[in-house]
Amino acid sequence: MISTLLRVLGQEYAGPVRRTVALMTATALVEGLSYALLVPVLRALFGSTPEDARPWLATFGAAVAVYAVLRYVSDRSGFRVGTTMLHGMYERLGEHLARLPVGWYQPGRTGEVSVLASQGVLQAMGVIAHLLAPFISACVTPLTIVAVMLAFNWQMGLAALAAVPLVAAVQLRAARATTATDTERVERERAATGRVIEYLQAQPVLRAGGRTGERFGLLDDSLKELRRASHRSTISALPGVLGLAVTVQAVFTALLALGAYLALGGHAGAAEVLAVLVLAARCADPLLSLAEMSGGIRAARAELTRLEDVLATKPLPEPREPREPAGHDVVFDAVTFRHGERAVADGVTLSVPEGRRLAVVGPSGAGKTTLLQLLARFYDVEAGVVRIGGVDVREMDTAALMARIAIVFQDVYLFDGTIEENVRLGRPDATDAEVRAAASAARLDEVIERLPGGWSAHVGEGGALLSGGERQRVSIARALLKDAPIVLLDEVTSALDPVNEAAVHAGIEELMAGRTVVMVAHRMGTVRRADHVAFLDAGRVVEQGSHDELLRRGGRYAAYWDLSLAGAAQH
Ligand SMILES: Nc1ncnc2c1ncn2[C@@H]1O[C@H](COP(=O)(O)OP(=O)(O)OP(=O)(O)O)[C@@H](O)[C@H]1O
Repeated sequence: MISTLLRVLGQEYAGPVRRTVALMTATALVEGLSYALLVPVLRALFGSTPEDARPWLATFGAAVAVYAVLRYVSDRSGFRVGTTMLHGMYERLGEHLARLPVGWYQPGRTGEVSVLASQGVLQAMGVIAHLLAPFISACVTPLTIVAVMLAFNWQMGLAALAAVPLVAAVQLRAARATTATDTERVERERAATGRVIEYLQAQPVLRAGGRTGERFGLLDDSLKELRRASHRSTISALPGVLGLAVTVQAVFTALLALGAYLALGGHAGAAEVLAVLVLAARCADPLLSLAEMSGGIRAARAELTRLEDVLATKPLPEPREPREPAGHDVVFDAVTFRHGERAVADGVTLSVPEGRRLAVVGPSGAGKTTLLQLLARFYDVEAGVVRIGGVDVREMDTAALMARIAIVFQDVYLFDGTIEENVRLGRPDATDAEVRAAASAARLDEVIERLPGGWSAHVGEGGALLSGGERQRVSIARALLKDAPIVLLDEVTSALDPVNEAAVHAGIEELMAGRTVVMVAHRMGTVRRADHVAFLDAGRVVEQGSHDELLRRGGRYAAYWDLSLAGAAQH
């Protein structure tokens, strides 16, 4: 477990971890030895001269004091190393998540990653701070006591020593028996958490569709499954816990019987037997706590494996020697990309000269948004090349690529901050005047004037306090502020109210001016503003040309508009 932790986090933590383990082992040894001093204390107390116990009692007191100091130091060290490693893991995970391809963040990941990043990391990293010291103590203290027992009474010591492999075997068997049910319980926990997050996020949709009960049924089923899995996991752990308790008690009883036999036969003094039995009793507690601890360690190990899996997910490769594009024209050259088995881009070849606008049109699911995502390198193409200024986007430094592209998506995500902070995200070092100018060009100033608090108005989580059109305006202002030479637009499909529609159109017009634009267009009005149109179906470019040309041709593109205009007229 520790070696896995070090493998994940790096060897720079190996030194402090080794020192902590050594300190904890020394503490457990001193603990065992201080118990051992009970033997001469008891022997003296029950002997003919009880005052002989005084120096032993003083030594016992000193040993307990040393143990207390060591315990404090080793616990502190465990806590410190644990906290440092926890921070290290957060940093490592954070950095890695930031480097993973944007395409990795599919809807189901929200629940998975949020559980992993909160309770998963805490559980995996809590091992050093909370479980390591008791675990080492549970293993080392009884062994020290057994060694001491051997020194005082070899018969009883040997009997206790013989019990060590027996206790270890029972413990291992118990751990194996619960592994399967533990894994199932963790999986169910995960599924239930995912369902809870989905249920909360989907409240507006569910309420509008009157489907709250149905989805709650799914959540409820998932919670019931979790309850059943927890029950199974507890039941399967019971024989192990009971088995260990019975074994430990049986060993203790056997030692008691052996002690009585030795004392009655005159082979050992009563005080000696009593002292050895007190020591044996001291072994029982840590041994019994092993069962409980091993459950915690197994859970932590499972979380660590999951963390390792996420950390092993490869980020998109960065070029060793990044190239600078010469210009801002965009080319899709025989691009192929698949989601699973399905080809979403199938040999797409398109080009957009610098400063010109390409509109991608087509039925839902044709792969239009995917083209924008391939250009911004959310994913890497399977075959073919996407080029900007003659350079393959895979040969460009990711930060340099992102600096060249401004994106306005359909679903705008705003952070729970002020409007100003959200606009500034486009270019954090922009001056106030530049931020104001971008906002005004995106017609966001009208919105700000209306809001109580103006620029400092909070937008709520995900921008919930703004309307869809207002969120679009923030997103356009962000893109304008970024002032990137290439603009990717995914036009909103849902209708905006006329005021927002006009504002958004005006903002987009500003944004497109003089830039290379690739836009997914759903409205005829938008397509008319493009220089070139590509009609996409099932990942293939079926037709391309100017809007008027394609309409005159009377092919798929013309039929598509006929159908959508007829549909719109009916509404
Ligand atoms: N992360 C994903 N995993 C699996 N399949 C996906 C993923 N993202 C998109 N797809 C699938 O790829 C296909 C193309 O999706 P894309 O979003 O590019 O289509 P689109 O033409 O933009 O559609 P729309 O106009 O409805 O937004 C769709 O069938 C979609 O279901």
